[in-house]
Amino acid sequence: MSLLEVTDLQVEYASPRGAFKAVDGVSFSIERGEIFGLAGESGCGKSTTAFGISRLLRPPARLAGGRVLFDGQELTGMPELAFQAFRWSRMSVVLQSAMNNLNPVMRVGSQLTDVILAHEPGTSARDAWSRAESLLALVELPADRLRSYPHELSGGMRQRVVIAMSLALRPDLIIMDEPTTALDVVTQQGIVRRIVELKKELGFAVLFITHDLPLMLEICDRIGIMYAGKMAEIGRADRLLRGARHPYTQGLLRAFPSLTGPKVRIAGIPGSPPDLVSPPAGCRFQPRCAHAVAACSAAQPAMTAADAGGSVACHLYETEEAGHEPVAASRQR
Ligand SMILES: Nc1ncnc2c1ncn2[C@@H]1O[C@H](COP(=O)(O)OP(=O)(O)OP(=O)(O)O)[C@@H](O)[C@H]1O
Repeated sequence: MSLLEVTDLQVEYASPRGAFKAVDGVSFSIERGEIFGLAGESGCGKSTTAFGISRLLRPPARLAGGRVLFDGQELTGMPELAFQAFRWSRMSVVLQSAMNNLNPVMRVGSQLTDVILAHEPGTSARDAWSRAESLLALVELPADRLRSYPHELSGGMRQRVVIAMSLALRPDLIIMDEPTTALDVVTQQGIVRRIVELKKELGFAVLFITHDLPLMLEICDRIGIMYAGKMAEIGRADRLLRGARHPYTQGLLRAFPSLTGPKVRIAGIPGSPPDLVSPPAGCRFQPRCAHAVAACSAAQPAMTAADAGGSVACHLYETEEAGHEPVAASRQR
């Protein structure tokens, strides 16, 4: 059994032009100790997926369907009180803006001990404080920072505090949505390196969302590529690098420069994502796809299993047997 199983997740936003599904039938799973990345252009539904899983959706968003199983337990229908106990202890969330959401008038130590005492009321204040010290050590901050107020810390330090907080109750899964985007590149690298080390030491799994595809390819075990509210492809990071299947994934990968490979002109993906209020018929990527065939505008492609444990939603592969050379990839060479 996977740690997290998301099946046919659907999230709808109400808008003046009519309701639209920002997440439309997304399915994937995350194994214990795995880093699973969600990638795709801005607005494709990555954050909405994360919010749907962690029940952080607020109007005008609403969960319109699907199931989220965590360690076999259904999360979508879990009563709010039970879910509150569950959040932090089994699954925690680190958002891009989280470092700005620390309480400005409370010392860092009190905020960390609050999380521990709220979920483990039997813990003594002294024990909670010493656990808070260990948590700061985990994110490589000195213990005396527990006495600091958030404004006395740099952005990178505040984000480390938030990560320490997310680890406080040793969850099995941490959802990280752009956890380092607001920070400079060097600070980002330090924090990401520490997240990966901690994952190895403590064994938690991560749902990792970032626009930084090269970083994602480096640290994630598997990656799900989303397009216009749907999952286009899921594959092992190394497999995607060697030969992504979906024409959209191929385009996304071509949009990033390689530090080590030969100098090539960066190619974008022509066109722009569809209006989700009235998406195109068939495959949502079809109007931008150089490989589109008649079937692509007739019906939405289903997610089908491919080799190396991956899966792809593309008509070009429906007649292929798993293990065959990717059609679209071979055509473009
Ligand atoms: N509060 C909201 N009200 C209405 N529409 C929203 C709201 N939040 C997000 N959306 C829409 O939902 C879709 C998915 O947005 P979401 O933020 O999940 O995408 P994303 O892939 O995380 O984007 P980014 O990478 O820019 O964070 C987009 O079309 C966005 O405009």
